[in-house]
Amino acid sequence: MSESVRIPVRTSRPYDVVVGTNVLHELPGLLGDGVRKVAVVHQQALTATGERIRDLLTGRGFSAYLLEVPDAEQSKTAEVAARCWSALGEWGFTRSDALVGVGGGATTDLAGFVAATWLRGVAVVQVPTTLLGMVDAAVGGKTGINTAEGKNLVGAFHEPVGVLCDLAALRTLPAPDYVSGLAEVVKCGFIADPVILDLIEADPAAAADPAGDPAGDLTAELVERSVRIKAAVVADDLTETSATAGGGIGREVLNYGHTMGHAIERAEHYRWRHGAAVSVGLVYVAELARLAGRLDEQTARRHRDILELLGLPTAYRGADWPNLLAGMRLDKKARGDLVRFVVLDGLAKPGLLEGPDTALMRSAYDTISG
Ligand SMILES: NC(=O)c1ccc[n+]([C@@H]2O[C@H](COP(=O)([O-])OP(=O)(O)OC[C@H]3O[C@@H](n4cnc5c(N)ncnc54)[C@H](O)[C@@H]3O)[C@@H](O)[C@H]2O)c1
Ligand SMILES: O=C(O)C(=O)C[C@@H](O)[C@H](O)[C@H](O)COP(=O)(O)O
Ligand SMILES: [Zn+2]
Repeated sequence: MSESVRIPVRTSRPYDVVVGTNVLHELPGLLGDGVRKVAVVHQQALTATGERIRDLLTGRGFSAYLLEVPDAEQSKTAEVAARCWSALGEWGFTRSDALVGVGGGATTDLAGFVAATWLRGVAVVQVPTTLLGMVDAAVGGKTGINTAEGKNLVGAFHEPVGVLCDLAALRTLPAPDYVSGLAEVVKCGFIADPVILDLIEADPAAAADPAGDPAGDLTAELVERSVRIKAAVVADDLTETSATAGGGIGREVLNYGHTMGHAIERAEHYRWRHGAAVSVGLVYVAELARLAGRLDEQTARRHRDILELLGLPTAYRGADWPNLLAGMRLDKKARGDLVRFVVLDGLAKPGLLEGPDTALMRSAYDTISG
């Protein structure tokens, strides 16, 4: 990919998602005017990138600090957030200062949460370095941490002031982490942009491995298409209130596959990759919709087929049904005892399935665990 593209997110506080190769130099411009101090929150695997960013910012006159956090889900805890607050306090961060989140979705979720809560909200620019972070986590302002009871149960909506997706970062990303991100890309394909599915099916090897796509065109197109879907959805319903206010499915659509996905992550104590759990969750909810008479057999089957083509899991036998059901009841879409699912009534025709029979939910579970 030669030139960078800017995808606007048109919420009430609009910002851009910049997608390109070797674009880190665009970071100071995204931080905006008036920022003096910047904390670069990064995972250990991204130390070199964090240092490059610190040096870049220092060279432009900012006071930049490195704030290393644990890897992956281990960073999404109250203890790690508290350590970050202490560091910001020690460095004297005020409301005119900012954070930069550098890493996968776990780091950008944490950095966003710390930015949302420090002094009740300071600016954050997200620099996602995983496919999943670029196409999903860093965009849209959902921030949060996990608790023992469930996934992302504590958090805030806090939009970034900019998002910088440097596709060059994907070169060092381990293959399973890259493939994990494809689950969210496939999700976007089913809920809104079937061209994504066509592109993947036409060349699954190139889609699953950026090395099989030397010019990077397929990767760039998949990233751009997914970001555009997410940008449009969050611009319409940032705080995910549309569906309960009777105004259409809104942001809940982005939770397609996540009701079971999050229950699996919880049952696995967050040792499963998010995208892998969502992959099983997509197959589960497609089967649920088919059994409920909402989705045709061919489209349901397409979920399993495309995810398997990419090497993503489509079955899960790790936890028993009561454990998974308890996890699904904690989902944020639930209302009291009512478990609610995003389902499809056809390709790119999302809807809601509210309070299905436990027997039906169990039958869908049998199709992924049998
Ligand atoms: N806020 C949202 O809207 C949203 C959306 C989707 C997912 N999420 C969250 O995102 C998280 C998953 O994100 P993820 O899949 O990016 O996982 P992750 O953040 O755990 O990162 C995966 C691994 O990749 C490593 N890594 C990251 N970038 C690298 C690079 N360029 N080179 C080498 N290694 C690198 C990390 O150290 C980590 O071990 C979950 O917590 C999920 O809940 C949030
Ligand atoms: O941005 C959203 O909205 C999403 O639902 C995107 C999901 O891919 C993401 O995993 C999100 O963090 C899940 O949110 P949650 O509200 O179910 O915790
Ligand atoms: Zn997700």
